[in-house]
Amino acid sequence: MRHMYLAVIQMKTTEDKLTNLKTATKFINKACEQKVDMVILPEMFNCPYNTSNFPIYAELENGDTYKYLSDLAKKHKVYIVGGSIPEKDFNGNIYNTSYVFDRKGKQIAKHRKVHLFNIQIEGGQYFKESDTLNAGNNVTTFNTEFATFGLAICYDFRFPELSRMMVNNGAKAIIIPASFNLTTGPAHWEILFKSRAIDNQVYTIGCSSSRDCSASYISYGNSIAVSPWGEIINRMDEKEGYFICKLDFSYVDKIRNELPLLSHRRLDLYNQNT
Ligand SMILES: NC(=O)CC(=O)C(=O)O
Repeated sequence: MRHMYLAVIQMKTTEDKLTNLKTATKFINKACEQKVDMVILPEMFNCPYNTSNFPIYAELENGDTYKYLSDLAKKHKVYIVGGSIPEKDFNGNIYNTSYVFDRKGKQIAKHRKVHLFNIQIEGGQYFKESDTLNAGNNVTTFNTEFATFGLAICYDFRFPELSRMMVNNGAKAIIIPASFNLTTGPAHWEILFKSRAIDNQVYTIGCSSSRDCSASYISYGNSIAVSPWGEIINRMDEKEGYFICKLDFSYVDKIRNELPLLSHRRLDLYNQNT
């Protein structure tokens, strides 16, 4: 099997949804000129990351942003992991939702952020997603011709149980559309991507929005890809742009064979305490 190429797009999000869709399109078109297999967008890429915006920007499934991404996937014959957007259901509940489209533009996965980001750090970041969002309830994986992928959103990645469940379901790479901030980013971002990669012997890929110091929530940026051995294979700074990373799934198999962590687990012990 040949290697897989992923474009990770670290774009700026503005208050104008159409501008955001145009920015995403510009980067997707550019990345697809380089023959990538998959394109990944950041968390809340069509709406500034702010709880009061979520109800205003929310769309039903099959809404404008959904159709836009599906059409782009079909046009370029590429997988698109559509970062996330505020999604509303028919009962008026709002979710932080990521849709995945295949090369024909068909939806093959949907993840609603499971862990809502409610934090209050003294002298640092405050955020309360539960003011306007509801939590999802599913562990999300999807298949491609290359491998099975796990998908979760930002704060979800702090919960190792969720990544482990994806790996138990076959994931060899985990994709995280995200938007860490200037308090938690420098402290935890890189180490989380390395830890989850090493613990699970998977590729971990974090796609952040770029940093906008005039926004109410300032994103850390630093989109990243880490190998199943814990090596950083790509990393950005805070500015807008993208990188293309190469995934070799035989490397995941090699590492899992040589250091068979997953089969050395003592599930008989752990289950007694969880
Ligand atoms: N924005 C998030 O969901 C999470 C985050 O910024 C963090 O965990 O830190």
